[in-house]
This record gives sequence, C-alpha cells and structure tokens, in this order.
Amino acid sequence: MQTLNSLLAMISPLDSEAMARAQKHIDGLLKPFGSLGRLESLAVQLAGMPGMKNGLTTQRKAILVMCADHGVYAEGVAISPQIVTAIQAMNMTRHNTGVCVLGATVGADIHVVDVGIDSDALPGVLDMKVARGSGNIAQGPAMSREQAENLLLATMKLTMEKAAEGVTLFGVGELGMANTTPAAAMVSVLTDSSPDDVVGMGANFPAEQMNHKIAVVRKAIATNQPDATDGIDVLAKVGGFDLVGMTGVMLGAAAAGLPVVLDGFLSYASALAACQIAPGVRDYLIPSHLSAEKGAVIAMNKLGLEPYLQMGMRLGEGSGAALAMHLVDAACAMHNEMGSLAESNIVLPG
Ligand SMILES: Cc1cc2ncn([C@H]3O[C@H](COP(=O)(O)O)[C@@H](O)[C@H]3O)c2cc1C
Ligand SMILES: O=C(O)c1cccnc1
Repeated sequence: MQTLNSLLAMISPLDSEAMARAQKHIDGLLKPFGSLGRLESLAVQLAGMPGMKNGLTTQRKAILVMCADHGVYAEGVAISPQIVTAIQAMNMTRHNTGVCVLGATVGADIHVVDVGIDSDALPGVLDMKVARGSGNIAQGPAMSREQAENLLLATMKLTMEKAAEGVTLFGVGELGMANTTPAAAMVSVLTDSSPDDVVGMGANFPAEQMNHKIAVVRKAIATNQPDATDGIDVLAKVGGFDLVGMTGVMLGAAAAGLPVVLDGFLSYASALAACQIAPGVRDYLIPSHLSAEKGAVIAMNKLGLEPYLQMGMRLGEGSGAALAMHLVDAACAMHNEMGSLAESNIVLPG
C-alpha cells in the first residue's frame, strides 16, 4: 500500500553527473561561456531530475489549481465575497481566468481541484473536497492532522498519476478567499518572523484595517501553537486545504522526479512546509516571480530561491507559474536546439 512515507521516500537527490554533463554541453554551445546566465543553471537543474534522464522536455505541462474556503474568513480578513471561490472555480472551467489565459500561451493544461470549497460539488471541477471550508484558525486548528496527511497523500498521488500520463512539467496554483491570512501565519511560523513583516494586502485588503489582519494571524499562532519543525503540524493548525494541496503537488512532482514551478505568496507558504516535510523537494522547485505580497522576500530568502521574474504580480491561481513556464521552455530549447562552437570551428579562450 502506498503511504505518505513510502511516496516521500521516492524523492531522490538530483543526478550530479547528469548535471555536470549538461553544463559541459551548454559550455560547448554557440555562445560565450555563461552568457545565457540563469537560463543555463535552469537547464542544468532540469538535467539533474530523474524524470528528464531521456532528455529535457516540457512537452506536456499541467497546472493544478487547488481551491478551498477558509473558516478564518469569518474574522473579516478579506474583502472579497466568500462565494467568489466557487464562482471563480467555475470560471476556471470556462477558461477565462488569469491562469487559464496565461496557461494557454504556454500550452499548459489547467486542472481545477476542489479540496474544500464551501459549496456542493461543481461540474467540471475535480472533487477531492475534504470539507466545506477549513476551521477558523483564530479559534482552533484549520483541520486535523489526519485530514492534512490524507490530503497530502491524495494530492501527491494525483500529481504522480498525471506524471504517469505523460506530464513532464508541473505548476501550482490556488484559489480561496482569505487564504493570504493562513499563508501569512504559516510563513511567520516557518521563517520565525513577526506577522507585522509578513501580513500583506492579499486581494486589496484596506491598509487601514491591516492591524486587524495582523492581530488575527497573531491569534491564530498563539491559539494553535504550531510546531515550526513539523511542516504537517503547521499546515494542519494554521494552513488550509488549498495550501496542503499545493504542498502535495510539490512533493508529488519531486517523487516523480519532475520539476514544479511555484506561483506567488501562497505557494511560498506551501513550499516552506514541503521543504520542512521532505528537504529533498527543494531541488525540484522552480521559482517563478516575486509576488508583491508583503512577506514574499522573507519567504523566498528562507527557501533560498531567487525568483526569475519581478512583475508586481499578486493574483495567484497559478498565473505566475504559467508565465514562468515560458522560461522553462526557453531553457530546454537552448539546451536541445542550439548549435555548437565545435561545429563552427570556433575556439574560445578560457
Ligand atoms: C475575483 C478574484 C479572483 C482571484 N483569483 C485569485 N485570487 C487570489 O485572492 C485570494 C486571496 O486574497 P485574500 O486573502 O485577500 O482573500 C485567493 O483566492 C487568491 O487566489 C482572487 C481574488 C479575487 C477577488
Ligand atoms: O502572491 C500571490 O499569488 C497572491 C497575493 C495576493 C493575493 N492572491 C495571490
């Protein structure tokens, strides 16, 4: 039987010999050494992944959008009506949302997953609903540890099934009104930072009410006392179903030996938890853009990742992952299609 631990044990380190070969190949391409900068290191990272051992490819891309509601919405920490989670999840099936439109530019399939929307099952949306919304973290845990573990396992399996069907590049996305509040709580705990430095405007929460949002995050942490050394505990106590789902996608992609492109602030919270649960996952993460949310830099620094893009974006849904997939395509094209110095009889010093 597949357990969470048995799947986590499948995450292997990158193949350093394959990476050295890729670097040598790139050094021999028709350009000055190192002149394609981080496109080169991205290609080398990809080359180290077991799922790329037969060649770098982004032939099939999938963005998994984890959708859920949050009990903490009741504390007045978001200005958008809560029903927008369900409405926007349905819009995803009509392909007119930000992530759908940007995903189409890079040929990514968008999979919309209901892991806890406060609604009946929605047509066209994959039903993995744990409950109709998580618990209010200002008053108690978001969910039980068992719920968190089961959802991590289910979303890991979903991701690995997609890999078995031929997906070679994953992206994470989320949708859930008020979810920047639990994400801020997670980032505060997992980076040992003050909520003052991490709580941000989310989807346009008014600056003059920010102290209230900060106080709710403080209360959530004080009430639940999450253990910062235990990523599952942090997810269960101050996270949410969408945030657990994104963590599961990251862990599942890594277990399948394949890259997974991060999105914005919510994905950073999930990535911090993923790295706490299985540190080896980090090698499979590809940062996309630097979210404009306040705690973004703190989270990225803790992850030790440098975003490729800085666009002032703060939409979520997987929109930033979709955009950065163009860079992964570019890195593969560079590696696979450029001519070599040797073919042109060019000898460079150094
Ligand atoms: C129409 C609409 C579409 C969205 N798509 C993503 N979000 C983003 O905003 C929400 C988080 O912000 P907060 O914590 O302030 O509620 C999440 O659903 C996130 O995905 C949206 C928000 C709205 C209003
Ligand atoms: O960084 C993000 O992706 C983000 C920020 C605010 C609200 N929704 C998403």
